[in-house]
Amino acid sequence: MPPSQLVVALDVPDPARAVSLVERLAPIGVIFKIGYEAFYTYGEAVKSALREHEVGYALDLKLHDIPRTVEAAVRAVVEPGVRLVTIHALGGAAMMEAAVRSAGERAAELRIPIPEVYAVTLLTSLGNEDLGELGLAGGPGENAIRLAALARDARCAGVVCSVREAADLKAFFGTEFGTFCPGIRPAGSAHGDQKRAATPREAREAGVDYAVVGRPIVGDADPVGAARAIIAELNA
Ligand SMILES: O=C(O)c1cc(=O)[nH]c(=O)n1[C@@H]1O[C@H](COP(=O)(O)O)[C@@H](O)[C@H]1O
Repeated sequence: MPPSQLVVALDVPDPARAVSLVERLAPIGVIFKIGYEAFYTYGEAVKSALREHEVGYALDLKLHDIPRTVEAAVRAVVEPGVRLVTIHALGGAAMMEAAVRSAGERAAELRIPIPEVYAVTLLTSLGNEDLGELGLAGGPGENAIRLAALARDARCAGVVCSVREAADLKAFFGTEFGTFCPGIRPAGSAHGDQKRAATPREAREAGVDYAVVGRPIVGDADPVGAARAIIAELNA
């Protein structure tokens, strides 16, 4: 089983800080994630730094709308360097199919590798206690499997889920079906708003493909040291 790829979430308010994180962390083999904060505040600046360092990135816009709108949005955001795009599984089968089709068509037009489309199952900030009030029966595991089945049938490359569901998803859908897992916290670090957190070691044991980490790295005074320690645990 190959080690998980560390994905650093560039969730910082300042473009200079984001660019500096790219410069310092790209050489140690991480890839990056551009989320709402970076994309809407200084998307072009950080994308250009990522292109300069020839490092791929996940574009985490969690698209969720009617199929035609999501199809057009995927078309608009696919460009060289985008390795993975996130959508919400709760947008439904037709929306996910439209996203996957659009990513393939746009990549072919641009003659670039097709970005993987990953569907968010249940946000890692949701705990058991939140599911009932959302009208969802069962626990996170059952819901993740149900949504992942829809995503797999829509030909998504994998799903965004917590480490806690990843091993079961791999057992159910096969190792080729990808897992992109945020909510990763080295032992002793603050969980903040992440209710389904897990350690890098647990991520490795579950065989996750992408281990997504933001604050424990970008909020550390020594982001390179923090990232290296997480990579060591993912590779152990
Ligand atoms: O799609 C995501 O990336 C995502 C899904 C999810 O269920 N939970 C989750 O935390 N994320 C993102 O993963 C990152 C986690 O950051 P930290 O909690 O700071 O490590 C943030 O950018 C979140 O937006």
